[in-house]
Amino acid sequence: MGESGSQSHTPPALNKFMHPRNPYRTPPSFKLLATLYPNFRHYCSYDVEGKVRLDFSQPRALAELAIALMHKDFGLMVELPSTHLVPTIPLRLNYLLWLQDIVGLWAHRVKTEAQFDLKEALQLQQQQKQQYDQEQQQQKENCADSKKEGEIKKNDASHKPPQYTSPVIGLDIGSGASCVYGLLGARQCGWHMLATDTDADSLAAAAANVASNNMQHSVHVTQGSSSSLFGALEKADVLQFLSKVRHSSITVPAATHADDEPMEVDSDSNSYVCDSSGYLLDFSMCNPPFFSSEQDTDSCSKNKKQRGPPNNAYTGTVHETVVDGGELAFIAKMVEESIAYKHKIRVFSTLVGTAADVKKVKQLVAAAAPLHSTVTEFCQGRTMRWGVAWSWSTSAPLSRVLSKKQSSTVKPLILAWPRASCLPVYTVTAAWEAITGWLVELKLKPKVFKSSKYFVGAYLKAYKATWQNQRQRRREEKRKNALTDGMDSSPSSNHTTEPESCLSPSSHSSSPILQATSPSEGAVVNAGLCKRNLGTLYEEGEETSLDMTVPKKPKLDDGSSDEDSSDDEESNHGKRSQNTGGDECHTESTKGTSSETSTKVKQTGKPCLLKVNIFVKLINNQLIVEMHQLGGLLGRDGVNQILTYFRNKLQKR
Ligand SMILES: C[S@@+](CC[C@H](N)C(=O)[O-])C[C@H]1O[C@@H](n2cnc3c(N)ncnc32)[C@H](O)[C@@H]1O
Repeated sequence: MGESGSQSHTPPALNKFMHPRNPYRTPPSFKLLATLYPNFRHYCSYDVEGKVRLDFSQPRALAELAIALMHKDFGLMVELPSTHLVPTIPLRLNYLLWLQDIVGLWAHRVKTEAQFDLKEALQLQQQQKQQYDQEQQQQKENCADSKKEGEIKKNDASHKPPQYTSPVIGLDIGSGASCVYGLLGARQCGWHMLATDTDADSLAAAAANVASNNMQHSVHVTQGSSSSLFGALEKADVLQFLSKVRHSSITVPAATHADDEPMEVDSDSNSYVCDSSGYLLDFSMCNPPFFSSEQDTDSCSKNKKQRGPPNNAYTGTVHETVVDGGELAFIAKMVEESIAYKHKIRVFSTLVGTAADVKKVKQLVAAAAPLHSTVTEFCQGRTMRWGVAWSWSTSAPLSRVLSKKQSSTVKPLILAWPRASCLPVYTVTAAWEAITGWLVELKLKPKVFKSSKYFVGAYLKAYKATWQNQRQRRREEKRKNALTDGMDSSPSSNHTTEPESCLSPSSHSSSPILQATSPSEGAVVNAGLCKRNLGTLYEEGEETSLDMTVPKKPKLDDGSSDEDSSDDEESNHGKRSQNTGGDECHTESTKGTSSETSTKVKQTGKPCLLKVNIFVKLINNQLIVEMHQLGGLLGRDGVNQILTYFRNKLQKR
């Protein structure tokens, strides 16, 4: 895919539509990268304001940026020949994270006890610089492989990918020299990846990148074929790789597929390559060559110029970027071939580079008549791409994965942290510590996924609305204490002097679960009745009335999509009910969905009430707490309630 976006210090317009788990929603610090990576620094300069700027017009600058990000954020060491296509890491992550949402529809994650706290994150940052210096030194010395393995293991420890109860295996058609999807898919998402390419140089570079990270056990690079995009699946080395991956959890394919038609099973050992439903692979992905001729590449550069700066250097060889008939012909071939592989690959997907092609791809997919299909948008910087997925499996209800446009257009709720709030110091770290303390009181455990001096990003899930009915909870607590102390609770003790959140919906609702299944309508509390001097709550760009309407028809599916998820912040954000699904290019099959849903809720008895990202930022010396609703039965009201709880806490400080 041609790259026209760029990272800069000011988040460009489309960044807010990036995948909610994409760490690059907050642009990387070029200053930090320049400190850590001398080769990157080489392409940096200071602007008049003293900010570090990267020279995007140089292909090598783009390569050094990708190398630095792959190393710093994922512990991956890659070589990127600047003659070849240089991947824009944030954009590539958007595609992978969307696929992760999709895989979450059927693959089950192993719950881990792994914790990632702020201190650890800060220590890690310091270690990274030392680590990088060592690596540079060792690279120079052309050190032995065994030593390199040791280093990568160190990195592995800091990048804990999610684990699945059975292996998730994907195919990347056209790995490119970077093998970016293979490496990130394995490192970040915990998948096993097959990566094909037809270009000899790209294949060699991709294999070298896998080997230098000692990841051959999870990423297999193999020669693709120009006559068949999925033909690699018949190759002996590929079957051997699949067999090895499944070795620890060998499942003899059933005579009949769990959800599809019968599949032929070989009698040799290579037949132990399928999952329990008979699929060889969970998904396929592809960033197709996109131009139909070399002239197109020129016109692309011209168009970019018309769009104005930053004008990125054009990277990529003709073989990588040009194909007869352009991306549409490539994708048409893929869709057609997918029909023959519908029992071997659960979900097929591709990136689409131009808006004009999206409609045509939808038509192509619809003509193939899959059971499910979906379209999503990937946004980064000034770049917009699309993802299209289709499947014949009943276990892949793709429209449940929320389109990013849908999930991201919801504005965050924001609390401006007052200066007179008795924080020991008015910093992001101090504010986050205070918030963590309040959340601990509420028995909620946020998962920090990004932290620096100027920013903390955390993910929070709640299955109980512990922030509601606070006064009542305290009274009960007091009463209990009084009883255990042998004292009778006096009537006056019922009138606690502690201030109460005037926005608490306690008086309007019973237990949160009951509220979810049997909501009382029209329970609205007007924030205007309890204006405070401390802390301002507002939506991004506008004032909001803090109405606390109880959701009228909570969608159980929202909650059920969580029940099988791990505690990890990355689990299943994207799943939604069919009503909230992404743009479909083929009508979603509705069979069995509601019963599936209710079973899931019944199994655990605890649908998720709230899923949010919390960002603490320092903007123009103002501390800001931003809450982005990602899901949960309480919807936006739940977010409102938590933020109000914070505000009430601030008043007491
Ligand atoms: C646009 S590049 C994508 C590279 C990389 N995945 C990325 O996102 O940066 C497309 C890649 O597809 C490869 N390719 C073209 N035809 C192919 C085929 N039939 N099978 C496998 N790969 C192919 C090209 O060599 C090229 O590396």
